[in-house]
Amino acid sequence: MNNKLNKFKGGLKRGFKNQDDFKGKKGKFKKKELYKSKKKPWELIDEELAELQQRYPQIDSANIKKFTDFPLSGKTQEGLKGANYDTPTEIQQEAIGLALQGNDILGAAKTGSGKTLAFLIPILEGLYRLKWSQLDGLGALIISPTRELAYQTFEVLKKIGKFHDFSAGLVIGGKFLREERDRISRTNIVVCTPGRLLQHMDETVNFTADGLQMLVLDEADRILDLGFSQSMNAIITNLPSERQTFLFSATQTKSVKDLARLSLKDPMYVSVHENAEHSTPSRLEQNYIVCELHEKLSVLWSFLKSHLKSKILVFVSCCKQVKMVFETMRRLRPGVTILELHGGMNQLKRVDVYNKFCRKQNAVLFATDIAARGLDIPAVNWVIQLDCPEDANTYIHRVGRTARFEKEGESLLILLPSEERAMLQQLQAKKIPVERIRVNPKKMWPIQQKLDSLCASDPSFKELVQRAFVAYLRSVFLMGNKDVFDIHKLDTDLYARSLGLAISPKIRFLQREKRKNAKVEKIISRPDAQNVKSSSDSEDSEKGHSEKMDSSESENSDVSSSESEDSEDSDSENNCSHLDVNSSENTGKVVINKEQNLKNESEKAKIISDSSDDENSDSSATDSEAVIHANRSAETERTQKHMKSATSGSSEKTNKSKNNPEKTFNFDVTEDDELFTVKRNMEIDEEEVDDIKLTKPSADKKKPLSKFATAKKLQKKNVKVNTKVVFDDDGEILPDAMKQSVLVQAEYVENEGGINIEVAKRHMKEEDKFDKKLYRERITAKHKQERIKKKEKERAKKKIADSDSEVEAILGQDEDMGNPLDFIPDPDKLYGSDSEGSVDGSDSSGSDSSDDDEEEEEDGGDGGRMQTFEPSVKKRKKNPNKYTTGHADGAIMDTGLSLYDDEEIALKLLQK
Ligand SMILES: Nc1ncnc2c1ncn2[C@@H]1O[C@H](COP(=O)(O)OP(=O)(O)OP(=O)(O)O)[C@@H](O)[C@H]1O
Repeated sequence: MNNKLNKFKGGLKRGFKNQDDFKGKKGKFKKKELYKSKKKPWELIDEELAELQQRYPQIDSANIKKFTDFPLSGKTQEGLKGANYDTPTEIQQEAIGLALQGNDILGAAKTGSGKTLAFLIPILEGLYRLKWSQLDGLGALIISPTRELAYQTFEVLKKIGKFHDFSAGLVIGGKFLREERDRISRTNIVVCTPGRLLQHMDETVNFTADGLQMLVLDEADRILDLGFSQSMNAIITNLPSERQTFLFSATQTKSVKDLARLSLKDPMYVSVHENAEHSTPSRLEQNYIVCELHEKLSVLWSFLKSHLKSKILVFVSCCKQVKMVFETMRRLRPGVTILELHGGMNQLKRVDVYNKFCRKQNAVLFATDIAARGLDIPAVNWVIQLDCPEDANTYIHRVGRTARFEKEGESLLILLPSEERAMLQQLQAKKIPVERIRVNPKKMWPIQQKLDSLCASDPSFKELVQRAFVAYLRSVFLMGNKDVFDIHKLDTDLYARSLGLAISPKIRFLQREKRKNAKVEKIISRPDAQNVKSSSDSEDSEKGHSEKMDSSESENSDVSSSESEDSEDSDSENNCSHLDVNSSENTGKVVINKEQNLKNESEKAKIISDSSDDENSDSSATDSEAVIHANRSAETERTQKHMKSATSGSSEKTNKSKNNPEKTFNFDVTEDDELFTVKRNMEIDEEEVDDIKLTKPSADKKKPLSKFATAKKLQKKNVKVNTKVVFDDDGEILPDAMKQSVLVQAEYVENEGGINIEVAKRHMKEEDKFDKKLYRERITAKHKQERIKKKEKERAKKKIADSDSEVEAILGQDEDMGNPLDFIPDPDKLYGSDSEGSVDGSDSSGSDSSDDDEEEEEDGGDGGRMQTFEPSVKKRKKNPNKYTTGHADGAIMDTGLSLYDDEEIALKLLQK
């Protein structure tokens, strides 16, 4: 059968249009029919095209039951068949025919209703009709908001277009740019994300879109919104205006401005579900619960634990939040595969995660809105929206990841009490049926303690949580719809606690915003008559500002969230990183609710301190902030001038200003004067003091001198810098070689017209001589010093030796009577070490008690006079030479007798 099919395919390639043409009565293929055609291939193609085109005007969507009812080429038919696409969906029925007829299309249909084929089929057919080849370059462009969606579309294109001869390419960020460069100019159908396409348009030399025939914007409303506006405007300018354009989305744009940007020509608006009861798939069961912010994680955990056999997709607001929730759940080990997907991941990992989640039967994927649009992940049972979606459209796309193409699915939206009312209104307006369900408290799994211990035991985890905490709050803060997203209604402290953080991280953007609001309030409250009008004006303008702020915040939020979706540029991730830098500081505590209740007076008092900071406010301030700042800069400047004039004068003046702050600062002073003063003293004084420091002797207000200016000044005053005076031990100044060098250099400087080699040589020689002399002197002085030291040491040694013998003598004699044997030479001098043995063997005893004891032990000596002269063994050991003496000739005399005997002999000799 396969062989036959292959032959049949061959037949198709030769231009035959219908499989049945080649079958006999029994349904078998007729080989003869199949191979008998003698026509050239291009002739067959021409014939086929002519016939197809002939049928285009007669396309009636009502008559289309199967794909084969469309006038489609054999190759496309075969591709569709191979991919098991038999019956077109509603949007396909409607849109394909109109597209084949050459219309621009604005296609809208529910999620999972098959919009992808609705534009891919016309693309294949359009290029086939034009006999597009590789040499013709780019013929069709499909732009997707995310890499994953582009990848998925490319996969479908490969499936249904595999019998065509076109070249197709996936051009998305994070892939090999050089490889793409080599191929993109030869690619007929490019599926891409806006950023990467623009990069090629800018950088790839031979890539041109001049021949483009068809442009598709998948998720068109997203592609055309602010997040991509810059890239898209640039891309559109590079495209030929003569082309066919298709815009598809479940939440289609009808903005005339958008359509004008794309220069659509009489576009056909195809919205197949416009009159449907609901804008979400009918088989989707949608629920919501209301829970406090600090309960969210445990609700999620409890849900996962009770749905371990499901495939669940969990949406959160930003990538830091994904990382945190993923890491938390991973560490808690719910017993199911857990995955994460966000723009901060590299492309390979993203594709890997996407494929893994597609393959898995039971798994949980935590993702940002990069997974919200277009992704066709099979068999997702649940979509959980842990963080409230930006708007109803985002909700539709998120829940659309389940209940796709006639399948069933469920969704759960987790709302905070502050979000409930406004969000439900939005959903209702969009015909989205959601039903409230309640969490059974008995089924809740508390995780607080685990989180506490995780944060306490792992600093990196704690940091992750801190970052996520701030990132989440920032995402709420940046959301445009303040009815839904009111950060001031959140108990951030409790939320921090619930995440396991002992202290709430600092929320800088909130503090900045508060300062700004306070500043605006301060300006409005200025009472002076001249400013009555301007005050009211400024009030108006403030309203304008706040409106502007709201709108631009909303823009920002769009950008932020959209960029967070944009996997391609992953700027959102950068956004997150920005705020993380801020967020990493976790000291301080912000209790929003309390702050909200601050009295006006105290806020006013704070204004003074904050107004100075405003100028230096974060460089990452948004445009809206800049606008506000610019608009009220005149007022601010004036206020600051007042402040400076109040502080720049004498202290008396400062006191005055304190006494009459109304006059000085143009503030309404209420009964709460004390608080006002204290606050100012506490918070503005720093700046005031700075001002005073700078301005007190206002005439002396000087600029800090630059290094160059300082050097010049010193030179003028003839101060020699970098001179070193070296003193010797006696306090004498030592000549310094450096001095000589400096002098020499000075001569060089004086010698105009460059360096004179001869003079230089001479100076070098002189310097060399000087160095040598200096060296010799130092060495001589050093040697002298050493000699002196040595002598001193010897002298000291001698002294000790003398004193030693003295001590021995004294200790050995009777204190009352002098030593009767003084004439006897010192035995130390008489006996050397050699005499030791004899001494040991004699009846000697120590001279001092201790020594006596020792010797008694050793020898059991008999005491007696002789003891006195006998140095202890120790002493002998210490001074072995003391017991040796010599004759004039230097020979050592040793009688071999004891000292006593020697004495006897000596006396006898003397008597003689
Ligand atoms: N004619 C068809 N026959 C059978 N299955 C189809 C047909 N058309 C589309 N599908 C399947 O329906 C699913 C959804 O299709 P697709 O992704 O094109 O929907 P979509 O409308 O683009 O959704 P989204 O709005 O979420 O982007 C896919 O799995 C696709 O294979």
